[in-house]
Amino acid sequence: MAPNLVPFDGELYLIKQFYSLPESDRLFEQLKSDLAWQEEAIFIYGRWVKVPRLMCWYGDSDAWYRYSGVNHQPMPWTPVLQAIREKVEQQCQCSFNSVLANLYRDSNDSMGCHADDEKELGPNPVIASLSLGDERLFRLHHKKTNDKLDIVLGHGDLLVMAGTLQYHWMHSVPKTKKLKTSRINLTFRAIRAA
Ligand SMILES: O=C(O)CCC(=O)C(=O)O
Ligand SMILES: [Fe+2]
Repeated sequence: MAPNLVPFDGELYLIKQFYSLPESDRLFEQLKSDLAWQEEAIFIYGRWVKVPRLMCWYGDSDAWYRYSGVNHQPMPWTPVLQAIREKVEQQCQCSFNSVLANLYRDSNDSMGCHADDEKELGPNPVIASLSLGDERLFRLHHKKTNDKLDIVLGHGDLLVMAGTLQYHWMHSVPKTKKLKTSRINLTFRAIRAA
């Protein structure tokens, strides 16, 4: 059993090499070419701004989800996503009805600071996050104490967020000055009717 990486107020587990190197290579190439990657825009401060990464949303047909201020209908599971879902569910001993896929094209792509605390996820959600491709920093900071924690997410690693983590901590994938090639991240979630 992996140790809890946060000192308090939540649970965070890292399973390095959840997929072996050859499996991770194969999954990365398949997901990169097969998924319907889209450029999204969000409306902030009176104008539309491009989200600095590509995204898409897959899941059971009733697993609608609101992100970037827009409601998204899931696309149906592809065979590869379904296979990953089953392995992740077995690891986490819980079920997921949807997955948000993010493609960070290079070091300029990023994810701003947020908590996955939407109502549809319920209290204390388990969110399982698979990383493939180039490694990137995953940065956490505590909403009250300002404690910080940086975790490197590498090719084939699975990060599991659980307990009260989303309630107390925010997370981001910051831009970096280091040269980066592309990275895919899949976050498996259980959405319920809001
Ligand atoms: O790319 C990552 O590792 C984080 C993704 C994330 O936080 C999210 O999709 O909510
Ligand atoms: Fe997140």
